[in-house]
Amino acid sequence: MATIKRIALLTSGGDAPGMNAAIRAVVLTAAACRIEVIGFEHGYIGLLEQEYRTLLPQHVHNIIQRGGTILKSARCPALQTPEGPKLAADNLQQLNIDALIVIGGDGSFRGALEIARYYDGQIIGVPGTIDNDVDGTTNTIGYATAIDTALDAIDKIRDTADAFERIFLVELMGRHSGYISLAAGIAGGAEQIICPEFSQITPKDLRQITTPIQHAQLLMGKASYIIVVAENSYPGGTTALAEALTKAIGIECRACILGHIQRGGSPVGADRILATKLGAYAVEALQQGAHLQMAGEVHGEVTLYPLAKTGDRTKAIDPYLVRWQQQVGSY
Ligand SMILES: Nc1ncnc2c1ncn2[C@@H]1O[C@H](COP(=O)(O)OP(=O)(O)OP(=O)(O)O)[C@@H](O)[C@H]1O
Ligand SMILES: O=P(O)(O)OC[C@H]1O[C@](O)(CO)[C@@H](O)[C@@H]1O
Repeated sequence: MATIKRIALLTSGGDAPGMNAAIRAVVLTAAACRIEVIGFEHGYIGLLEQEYRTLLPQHVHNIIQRGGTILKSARCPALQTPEGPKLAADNLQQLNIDALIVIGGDGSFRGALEIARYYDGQIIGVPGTIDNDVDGTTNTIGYATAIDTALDAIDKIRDTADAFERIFLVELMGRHSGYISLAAGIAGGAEQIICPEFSQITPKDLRQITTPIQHAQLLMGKASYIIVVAENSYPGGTTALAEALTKAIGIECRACILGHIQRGGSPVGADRILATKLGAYAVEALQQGAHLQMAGEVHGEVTLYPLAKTGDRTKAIDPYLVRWQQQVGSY
């Protein structure tokens, strides 16, 4: 059992609904174990600039339902400079921090690994990102809420698309991963889903998209038609794709870019529960000596996974749903 007296905590990268629930779980679990918690603000920026405060149970009261993160988040290019990681480690050491908990995505974990080269204490990650692109955990904190937010938007767009018998392209986030697009597209009954894991669409070959549209029109006549497009799927973006499709089929295609709406909002129950479980487990695992691990959940069980491997391979999106969507969903 490692003797941990002082833990530091930060949220980094894109904020995700449920980060506050994870902060709460860390603080309450640590308090129960008589461990002090220091919260760095604005991700790694706060760690480099020594912007921190003590977090007590009363500071995390009534935050479990709040989106965003009370610690704020940021992307921090300064950590990626040659001197950044050492300065971060020096600051942790100077404050007598025995262990650091980083809530973020695989980029944040890469940052943590850099700090670990100079830091004597323990480091553990908690996966918090809407993208669900972190290996070693079935779901990341924030993903379930992002699906529901995207789904709500798709349902609303369907209403107007249906009334006008229009074709809509709805762009969803995910950076280079199609998790949100596949899940929200399936749940929203999208006629087509375009995401990096399916196939590459090029301006020279739009037939993969236009053929199913023409087929649907033969079958159903004019009707609403929704294409969910993961961001970064087409050169020039989804608006450019809508314009190219309009030209190719002679029917106006409209683009709707959902954007950062997907990062906000009150976390759904599944995210609050996952965040509570992983935040608490991170503290317990540190006390048992865990270092350079991520606290994840696989098959409902908490698990540790090497931080260094979390971004190694692309976590595969559900092959069963991929096959169904490609063979049946766009029929
Ligand atoms: N190779 C690296 N070396 C040092 N720091 C890094 C490295 N990669 C990422 N970081 C740090 O982690 C921060 C967050 O990374 P990134 O922007 O990739 O987000 P993320 O944690 O993957 O979350 P999300 O993808 O949800 O936004 C970066 O701004 C940077 O400070
Ligand atoms: O808010 P920013 O820095 O533009 O980042 C947007 C990116 O962050 C995410 O929301 C979370 O990683 C991605 O889905 C998206 O590509």
